[in-house]
Amino acid sequence: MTDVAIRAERLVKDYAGSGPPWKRTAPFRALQGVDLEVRRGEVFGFLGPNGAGKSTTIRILLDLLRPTAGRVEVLGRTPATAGPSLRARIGYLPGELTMAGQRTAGEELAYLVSLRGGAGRDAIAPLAERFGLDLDRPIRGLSKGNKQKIGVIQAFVHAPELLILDEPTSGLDPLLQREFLDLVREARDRGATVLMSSHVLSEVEDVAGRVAIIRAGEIVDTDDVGTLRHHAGQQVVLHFGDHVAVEEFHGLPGVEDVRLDGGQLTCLLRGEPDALLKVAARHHVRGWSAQDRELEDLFLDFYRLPVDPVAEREEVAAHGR
Ligand SMILES: Nc1ncnc2c1ncn2[C@@H]1O[C@H](COP(=O)(O)OP(=O)(O)OP(=O)(O)O)[C@@H](O)[C@H]1O
Repeated sequence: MTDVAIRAERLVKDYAGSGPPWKRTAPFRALQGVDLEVRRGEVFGFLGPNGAGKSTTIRILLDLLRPTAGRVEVLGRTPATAGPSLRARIGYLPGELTMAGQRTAGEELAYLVSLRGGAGRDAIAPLAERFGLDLDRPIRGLSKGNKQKIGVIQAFVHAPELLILDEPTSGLDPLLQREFLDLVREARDRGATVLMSSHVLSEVEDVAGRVAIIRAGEIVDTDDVGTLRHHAGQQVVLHFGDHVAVEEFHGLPGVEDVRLDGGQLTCLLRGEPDALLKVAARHHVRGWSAQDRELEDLFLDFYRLPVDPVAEREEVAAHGR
């Protein structure tokens, strides 16, 4: 058995334009060669801003969409040919749930479980209890959060080998988010693999071992959370009692984003402070502080690089891809 649960290689997905001729959307390349490798037994965070391509990638993994180019392997099988036997080993929570409104929550869960041959039927009630979901209520009147509980329960109920969860915490209040993360940890502890997408790092930070960051259809970074934290660096502030020129601090190794305001210098430090401190020590240093940056700040660095989706759409249209 291979130790890789999910492997995607050079995935490309083009969406054709849609709609009537007078308001037809242009063709669009949503994935531009995505590589992803999720190891068996790990919790893997799939992070990116809205529209980055997370759902498109996930839907390809489940063969709900076919890629324009590239290869996918899930639990050692090719989703496009493996059929229901592969689906039965996966718990999938879609980003957008569609459920029949006339059923009760309990009937819907029983129905979803029956589609997979009934595995996990007995776990419905305890999970509903844990998430405070009333199984007798019709879906029609349920809030977004209650519908999301149904989605979470149906994904976990049959204790699958692999969980693929698209924005799982959306709509859940903080208490239920915590309950959900406990469920993820329990799945990991019994050896399951979890891929979960989010646009907020803090949602996956505590459970994920590794994360991949996708932006505009490209993976821009894959790393373990500990390394990411290290890369996040420190925000350094130095107060000088004499005149300093900002240029003295430009180009120092590991020092970025240098700003001088009066006698106060701020910068981002990644790595050793040696070079920075040696330049600072030529002056009268009245005070200093160095604060670890939040991982969220690093994450935002990746987001900040401007992307113009309209220009990209036009380019795809122009090249007829
Ligand atoms: N059927 C479609 N036709 C055309 N474009 C699409 C289609 N589905 C998605 N897109 C576009 O592809 C890009 C990627 O969408 P996708 O839903 O995969 O992103 P995402 O990262 O999951 O974002 P979100 O968090 O908003 O769901 C977006 O720009 C989206 O508008």
